[in-house]
Amino acid sequence: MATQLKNLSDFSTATAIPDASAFTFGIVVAEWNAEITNALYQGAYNSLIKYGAQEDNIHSYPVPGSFELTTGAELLLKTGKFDAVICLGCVIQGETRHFDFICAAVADGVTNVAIKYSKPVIFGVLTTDNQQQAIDRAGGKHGNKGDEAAVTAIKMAKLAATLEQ
Ligand SMILES: Nc1c(NC[C@H](O)[C@H](O)[C@H](O)CO)[nH]c(=O)[nH]c1=O
Ligand SMILES: CC(=O)[C@@H](O)COP(=O)(O)O
Repeated sequence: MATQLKNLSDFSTATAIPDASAFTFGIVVAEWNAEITNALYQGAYNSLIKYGAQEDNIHSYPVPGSFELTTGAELLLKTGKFDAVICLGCVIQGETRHFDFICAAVADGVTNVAIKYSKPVIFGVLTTDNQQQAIDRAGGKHGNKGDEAAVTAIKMAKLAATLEQ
């Protein structure tokens, strides 16, 4: 379903959202397009708190760009201190094919880190044609992808904890 057909912040039809109080979250935030990624971060942080996460269990780290999100996730999970890592970024198409390489590298990279550590790494990265599409998905008319990333992190952390028992 395309984002334009759903709201990224509407969980009314989704499965129940578990209590997040027992989990520790890392959030890695790309500094490129900071006005967008800061909005994504705010959405993610507020959603984690809304669903029970403790402030002291949310740890956030900036990285220069979305390409560095993979390394950020690796460095966090290597510590063994996190139940899930949320990666937030915004990649906007420019004049060249650089967009394609970054998007593919980050998607593949965070997937591989999640598998390596058997821990949820959430792809909270906007990959848009233009600035307006990003604004619409960072607290605009289509909701906030940070909200979606946070709820996904909670659900996956719960799943991992349940299966590890
Ligand atoms: N153009 C965008 C970038 N580019 C920077 C890369 O992510 C990376 O930091 C650089 O290539 C050095 O390794 N990053 C974004 O997050 N968004 C963009 O639109
Ligand atoms: C995604 C990018 O790296 C891109 O915004 C950079 O712009 P350009 O492709 O015009 O160099």
